[in-house]
Amino acid sequence: MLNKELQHVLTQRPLGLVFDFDGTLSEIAPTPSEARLYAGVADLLTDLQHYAEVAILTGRAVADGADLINLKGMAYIGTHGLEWSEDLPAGPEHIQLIAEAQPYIEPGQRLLDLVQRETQDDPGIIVQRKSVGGSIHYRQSADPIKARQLLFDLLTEPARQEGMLLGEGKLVVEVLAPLKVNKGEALRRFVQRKQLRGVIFAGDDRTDLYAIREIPQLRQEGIEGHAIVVQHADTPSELLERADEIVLEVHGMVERLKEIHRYLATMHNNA
Ligand SMILES: O=P(O)(O)OC[C@H]1O[C@H](O[C@H]2O[C@H](CO)[C@@H](O)[C@H](O)[C@H]2O)[C@H](O)[C@@H](O)[C@@H]1O
Repeated sequence: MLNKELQHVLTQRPLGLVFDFDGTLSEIAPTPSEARLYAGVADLLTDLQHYAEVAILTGRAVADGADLINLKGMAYIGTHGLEWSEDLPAGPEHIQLIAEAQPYIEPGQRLLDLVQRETQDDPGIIVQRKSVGGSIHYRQSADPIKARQLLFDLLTEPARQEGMLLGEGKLVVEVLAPLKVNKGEALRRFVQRKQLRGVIFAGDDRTDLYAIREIPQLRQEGIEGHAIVVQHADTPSELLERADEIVLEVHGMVERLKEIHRYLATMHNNA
């Protein structure tokens, strides 16, 4: 059953539905390339586009996320808000990197080159390159605590010299551009671009906190918003504290998505 607040947001037009991918619409997988949309989600996302502007807002590169999701019509916002596409899967020429990010392409590459060189004998470390920076995964490492420390020891000083930032997600170290653009700013830009009157965001990881924090700010500006947090065993407590609603694991999110879809379809049929 959808609560009254969520129902109210769903009556706004234009309405935006914005979803994180890993851990929200896809179970966390052993390696990034093994992640898949949860069963039934592709059909739901396709049909939800009849009622709302639908976007994926992910830490992955757009091309990577769009390849895994493979649905047309939606917006894909990748690399934590630095890359945009509203015409995928149609080819990489449709992916736009925001202008502020351009100067950080090469510094990011140099840092990932360094990691690749220094960890080439460790099959437990996966380097995932993005248009700017990238992710270094240590989920497959025999000793994840040691691997994390090794990565920070290796990268902290070079990142400082390159003027780049280090961040963290689930068993991953992120090499990031030092920009104000994050998932919160990206959510705001999506709302503005589509002139939304209501927006729902769902996410599960610490980078999603930026978007979750943006919801009350948008509300103050007259845009109705609702933040759904997908709770896993490792969900940071700050996300849970700031959620308008908590769902359990990806299957809980998918059940909520089905209810949202039913509600919007019924409203549409009764209009
Ligand atoms: O914002 P997101 O879409 O949640 O992206 C955050 C990172 O997600 C991916 O890594 C995570 O999911 C992998 C697959 O389930 C998992 O193997 C890994 O341990 C997780 O950290 C993605 O690969 C990264 O690029 C994203 O930054």
